Amino acid sequence: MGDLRFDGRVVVVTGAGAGLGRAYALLFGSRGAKVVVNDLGGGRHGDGKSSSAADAVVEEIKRNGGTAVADYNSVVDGEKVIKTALDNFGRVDVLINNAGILRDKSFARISDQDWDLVHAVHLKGSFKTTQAAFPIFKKQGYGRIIMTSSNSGLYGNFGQANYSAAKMGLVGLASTIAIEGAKNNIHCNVIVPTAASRLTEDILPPDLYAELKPELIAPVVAYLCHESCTENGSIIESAAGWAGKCQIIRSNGSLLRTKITDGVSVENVRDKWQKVTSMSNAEHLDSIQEATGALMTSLDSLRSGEVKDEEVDVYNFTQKDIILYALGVGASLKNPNELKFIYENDEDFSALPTFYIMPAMQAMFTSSKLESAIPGKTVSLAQILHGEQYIEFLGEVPKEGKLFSKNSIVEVLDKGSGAAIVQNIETFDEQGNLLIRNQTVAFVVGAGNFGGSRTGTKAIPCQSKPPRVPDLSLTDKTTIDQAALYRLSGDTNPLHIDPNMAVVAGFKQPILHGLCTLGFSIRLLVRAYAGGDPSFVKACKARFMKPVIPGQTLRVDFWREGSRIHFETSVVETNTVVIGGAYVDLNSVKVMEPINNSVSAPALESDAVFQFIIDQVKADPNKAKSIGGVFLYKITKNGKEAKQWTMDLKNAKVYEGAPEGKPSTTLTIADEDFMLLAQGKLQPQAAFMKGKLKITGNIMLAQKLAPILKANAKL
Ligand SMILES: CCCCCCC[C@@H](O)CC(=O)SCCNC(=O)CCNC(=O)[C@H](O)C(C)(C)COP(=O)(O)OP(=O)(O)OC[C@H]1O[C@@H](n2cnc3c(N)ncnc32)[C@H](O)[C@@H]1OP(=O)(O)O
Repeated sequence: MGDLRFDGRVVVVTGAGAGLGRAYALLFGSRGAKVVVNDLGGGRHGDGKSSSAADAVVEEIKRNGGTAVADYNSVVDGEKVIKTALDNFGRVDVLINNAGILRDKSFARISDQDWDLVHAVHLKGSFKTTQAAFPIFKKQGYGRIIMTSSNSGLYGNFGQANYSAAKMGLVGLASTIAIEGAKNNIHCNVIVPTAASRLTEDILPPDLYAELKPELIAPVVAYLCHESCTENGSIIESAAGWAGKCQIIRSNGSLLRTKITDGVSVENVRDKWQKVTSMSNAEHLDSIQEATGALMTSLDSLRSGEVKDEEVDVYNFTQKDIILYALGVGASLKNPNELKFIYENDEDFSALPTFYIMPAMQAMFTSSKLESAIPGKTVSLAQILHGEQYIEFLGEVPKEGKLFSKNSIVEVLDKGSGAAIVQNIETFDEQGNLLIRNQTVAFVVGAGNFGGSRTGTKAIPCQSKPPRVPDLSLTDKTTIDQAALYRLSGDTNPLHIDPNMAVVAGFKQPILHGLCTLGFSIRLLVRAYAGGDPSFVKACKARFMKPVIPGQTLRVDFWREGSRIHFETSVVETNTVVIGGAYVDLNSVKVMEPINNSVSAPALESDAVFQFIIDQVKADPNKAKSIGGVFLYKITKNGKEAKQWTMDLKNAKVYEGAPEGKPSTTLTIADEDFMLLAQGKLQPQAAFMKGKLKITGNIMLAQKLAPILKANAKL
């Protein structure tokens, strides 16, 4: 791509005698433009007048081989400034409104004169020059205009009320000119510079001042004014060799009434205030039409009576959110089959099922319903512990985009030591299909004894674990930074990171999010019982029994009952159950399928023995691989061989029939024992311990395999 030139273009730069204006004029002059160097030659307070500043810049441009003329008019006489361009060069293509003065005073001390002068130069001056140039631009079907605003205008600045107001006025002026000029190829953009100039030399710290060279901003302005640049109506901030775009954003807001016939009371506003001001789903709107369009949509839903007391919370997410969540619940490259949760280009890239609790959490956090849920009490976040969670999938969930959630409190129970608030959250896609049902029980410590009922009907019940030793146990360690990482997925409750807040809530130190512990547990469950495929999960329920401290080791015990997997999570260091009454319902159980799907799946659905062994292989393929070997698994009936499978530990494969070649090891079990195993009346590990599950052949392999079986048997 070639250099960006301005040959044949006439550029007017106001206030070009020094600072930014001079840098613009010199740059345009060096790029082939004919430049009108406007400068009244006044001081920075708008006092005095001299022609030397503009003349010096014109001389400099000419010395460098460029073309320029000086103009000494005040920008308030904008038509005279533009006339200079027409008289000398016969046209005008680019107008840079840069001239400005300061009359800084604290608001209480601003005089009418301070106000009027600043407005006259910045706002009226930019209006007058643009007013003169605009018809010419229109006629020639080309024009580029720059308005100069300031961070003082965008954010306010002590002592600059007059200047801030004028500078923000220029943003409005530019926005409308951009709309009106667009069809004639007239672009109008705003530059928000922070530069070392006459205006700022004794205002900015010296080390910053030294880096704020106008020459570092001039190329940004020049690019905005080039014919190849399509930017229009934008606010571009630039300083110190950096540039960025600024936009005004609007919160998702909240309807303040539920029926079109209702009025709005001050209390309605108070009750919705958190939602009104929540910026979590804030968006930039491109036009006034878009802004009024959004209002019309709100009105339509009021008219059609679609708005119940439920507010709709929009959860906007990308693949990055899915990955951040997975890392927050311990997904790791340590487990090669978890790459799909943390790498967006993996062909099976997926979200862990518990990720889809996040929209519900956001809906609850942005709603103010919980605060006033207990009669006569105000609930504060510091009192809330996550009590229980349920999630159920009703449709295929997206991997990025928007999800819409409605939450409602369905029951408030008086548990004595606290109050249990049951909330249902329904999550929909953009087409309005119900995809996810969540239910959260928030346990509000110390908020009991309010005279409410202890038992209710709305909470989805927990389920007791089967009365036998677990079928499988998997462990994983949380890190000391687990909560610090997990909270980035949206639950920024300080209880999990701020030691002082933890003390206020009655804990010695910050505790882990209940949902983080749940995420760990379900991740392990998906690995062991769903072949790593999260879409197998239909529903999940769990109760948080005791807190977990980041850094503790979690052990998850599993019991399979058909397609329901009961589980219980404990902290290994303290041997304390932290999640109980929990289960996952799977669409089907994938545990019986070969790990490597290059081998066809045997129909082993009821084969408990196989499940046990495959669980071992699947739970830790690396360990299985390190044991190595190919072994045969035989079922005997009346002392004769009845069925056989091959387990290829080296390649982590399981398939029906005998292996090719000689197996290194053979496991044998009698049919009657196998039946007991299949019915769950004899535990696989117990069978091994009692010698009913025999290992012959390669004793070395058997010896290596035995500790895995035994280790599990001990738990
Ligand atoms: C806005 C969003 C909403 C949700 C936001 C969540 C925000 C997050 O940032 C917060 C968190 O993640 S907190 C961390 C995770 N949670 C925990 O650590 C809580 C662990 N549980 C406990 O400490 C106790 O069970 C405890 C303290 C909860 C209860 O213990 P006790 O007071 O000793 O109660 P107990 O005597 O055992 O039982 C009394 C009655 O309460 C019921 N109950 C007990 N634990 C419950 C629980 N976890 N959930 C729901 N109900 C529970 C009991 O069943 C009993 O009732 P009943 O007699 O009728 O059976």
